[in-house]
Amino acid sequence: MTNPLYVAIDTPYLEDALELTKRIKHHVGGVKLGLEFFCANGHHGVHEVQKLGLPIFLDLKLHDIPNTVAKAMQAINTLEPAIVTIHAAGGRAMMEDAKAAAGAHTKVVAVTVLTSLDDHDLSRVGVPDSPDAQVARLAALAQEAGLDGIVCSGHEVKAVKKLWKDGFFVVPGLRPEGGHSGDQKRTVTPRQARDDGASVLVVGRPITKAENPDEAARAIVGTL
Ligand SMILES: O=C(O)c1cc(=O)[nH]c(=O)n1[C@@H]1O[C@H](COP(=O)(O)O)[C@@H](O)[C@H]1O
Repeated sequence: MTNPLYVAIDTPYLEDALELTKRIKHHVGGVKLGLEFFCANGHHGVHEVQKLGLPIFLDLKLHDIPNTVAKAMQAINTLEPAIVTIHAAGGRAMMEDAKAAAGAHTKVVAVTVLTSLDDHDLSRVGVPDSPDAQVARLAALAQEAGLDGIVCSGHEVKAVKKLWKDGFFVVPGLRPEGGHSGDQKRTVTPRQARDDGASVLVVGRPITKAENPDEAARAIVGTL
């Protein structure tokens, strides 16, 4: 079984990202590089981390008109990321064009409702539904658009997997038992997300801010 744990390396410093990746590389299935890292280090930074041999999840959360997102996708194809994120709220045409522009070996997944949002936050941006209903709606749209899967919280993954059996489900907002949730509002444990059907488990600060990141990663994998 491949290791589903991807560590979110959220730092603008290339040296720190390389150091951390070297420490945890034997305990994780891949690394997720996000906006903070990409804005600071661009293609060069991604190539440097890639040299350490782990699959790269490029979390850029693209969200714009279809043409712009498709062109951005083409511009990262040379990096051959294993996974790339776009926002489902960009709509069906944007998702279709993003998938069409992506490399054949890249999984394109749509972020549905950020794990940092709850019912109240959704209502403030004009979505009267619960996170469960909104995730189900956007998952159906992503499936129609031909994407590989979605990003959702561990609260929704079980229900969505029933409707999209071969979908690829990325679940962040994970906290080990008793872990500090910080800005995350819809959290579950890595084990719960795994049992409910997550394909990839994204964990950031519980590993990256741990005194001993390799031990923290190993401990999480031990619970799966
Ligand atoms: O797309 C994501 O990866 C993502 C979506 C989401 O809804 N929530 C979410 O936390 N993430 C990312 O997952 C990581 C979670 O980090 P930690 O909260 O430190 O474990 C961050 O890099 C976020 O950008």
